[in-house]
Amino acid sequence: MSEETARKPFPVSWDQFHRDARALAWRLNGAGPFQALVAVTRGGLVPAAIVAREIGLRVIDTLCVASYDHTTQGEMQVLKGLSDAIMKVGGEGGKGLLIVDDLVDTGKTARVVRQIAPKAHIAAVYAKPMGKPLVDTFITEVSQDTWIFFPWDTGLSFQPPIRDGAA
Ligand SMILES: O=P(O)(O)OC[C@H]1O[C@H](OP(=O)(O)OP(=O)(O)O)[C@H](O)[C@@H]1O
Ligand SMILES: Nc1nc2[nH]cnc2c(=O)[nH]1
Ligand SMILES: [Mg+2]
Repeated sequence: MSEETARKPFPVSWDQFHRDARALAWRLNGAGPFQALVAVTRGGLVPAAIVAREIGLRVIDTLCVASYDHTTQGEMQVLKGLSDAIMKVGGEGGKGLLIVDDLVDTGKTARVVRQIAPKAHIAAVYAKPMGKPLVDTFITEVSQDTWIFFPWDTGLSFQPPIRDGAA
């Protein structure tokens, strides 16, 4: 689902995102043990920092993938895989790894992540129905036709009054 075809905008503030990422950390705290954390860049970097702080993980790597050019999904590219060092820490199939992303939409990214580390625990803060079965843990489900606007992609702007046709 791209921003153009998604009918429902779902803007998330920094406060809300911090609360939701903390809720994810609460849930993950009992799901380990995890030896290391992996952030799926770039969106996963922000929740990964919050989760790492909350559950006390200090060994952190990135899995760098790109598929959306702003809002249109294209070919999936793995720009950087997991390091040998993190795979050693994570064990066979990455079973000691906690992999964090901001959201799962179609599940295309999570599927690639799963191929790289089949036994890892994959977590996302937000999930849409198509992607939900591909993650082990998530916090908030939104409908497939929702587009989530993250605080790092948005800014404060004037809102026209409702009676003048504001959405
Ligand atoms: O379930 P999917 O349909 O694969 O979509 C989810 C992915 O899309 C976004 O990343 P994006 O590829 O836009 O890159 P970014 O994290 O660098 O913004 C988001 O951060 C997820 O990683
Ligand atoms: N910001 C943002 N990126 C996405 N990538 C895939 N789905 C989404 C979404 O709903 N919001
Ligand atoms: Mg991403």
